[in-house]
Amino acid sequence: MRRTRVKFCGLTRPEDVDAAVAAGADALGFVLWPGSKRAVDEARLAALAERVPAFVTRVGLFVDQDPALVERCAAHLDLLQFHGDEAPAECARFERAWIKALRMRDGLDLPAAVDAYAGARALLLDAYRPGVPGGTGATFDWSRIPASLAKPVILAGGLSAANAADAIAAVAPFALDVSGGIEAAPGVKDAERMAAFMAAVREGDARRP
Ligand SMILES: O=C(O)c1ccccc1N[C@@H]1O[C@H](COP(=O)(O)O)[C@@H](O)[C@H]1O
Repeated sequence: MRRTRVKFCGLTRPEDVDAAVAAGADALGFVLWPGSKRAVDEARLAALAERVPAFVTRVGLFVDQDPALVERCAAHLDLLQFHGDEAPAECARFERAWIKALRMRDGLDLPAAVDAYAGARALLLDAYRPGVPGGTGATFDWSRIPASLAKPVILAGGLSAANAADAIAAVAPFALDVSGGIEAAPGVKDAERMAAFMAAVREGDARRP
């Protein structure tokens, strides 16, 4: 059986990091963009990242930010997630693996984006809402994702325990990325919702042919 990887994003509290690890998340995301309700500063990032055990990936999320900040944060991270309009060269300038988030606005040419972001370890596909870089809680039309793309796909946008299995059936992504769907309030994760999300992913995986 193929196992869909899971990233829980927007962690701000030590107890949520511990609960996410206990739930079985493969990756934990920390939002360094100050415009987010889930933003953490460098000191909090360092404290949270220190709690993460080996074999769980620490991901830093940035939105068109100062390279000097990214560089400093990278010391606490395994993977960089660029969620703004960063050009490929801007993503690749750090000595860290990186992924690029693409918001599924009308007319987005995914195969062309795969070529443009050739150095990315995966592409994260999220809903498009004008003026909001991400974390909207909105889904998008999953049928817009081609059946085969020359990059691993991380599906994001409005996921929760209620639709995770359907998302796996529809897209067969490499991974799912969820933030709002596992929260009790913005930036406050909920252990039961995290566990329910993981159970839904396992159910989706079990249903796969
Ligand atoms: O979470 C945020 O506040 C955020 C801010 C700016 C860019 C991205 C952000 N989060 C990412 O958005 C997607 C979808 O989130 P949701 O599940 O719909 O709430 C996810 O990749 C988050 O990592």
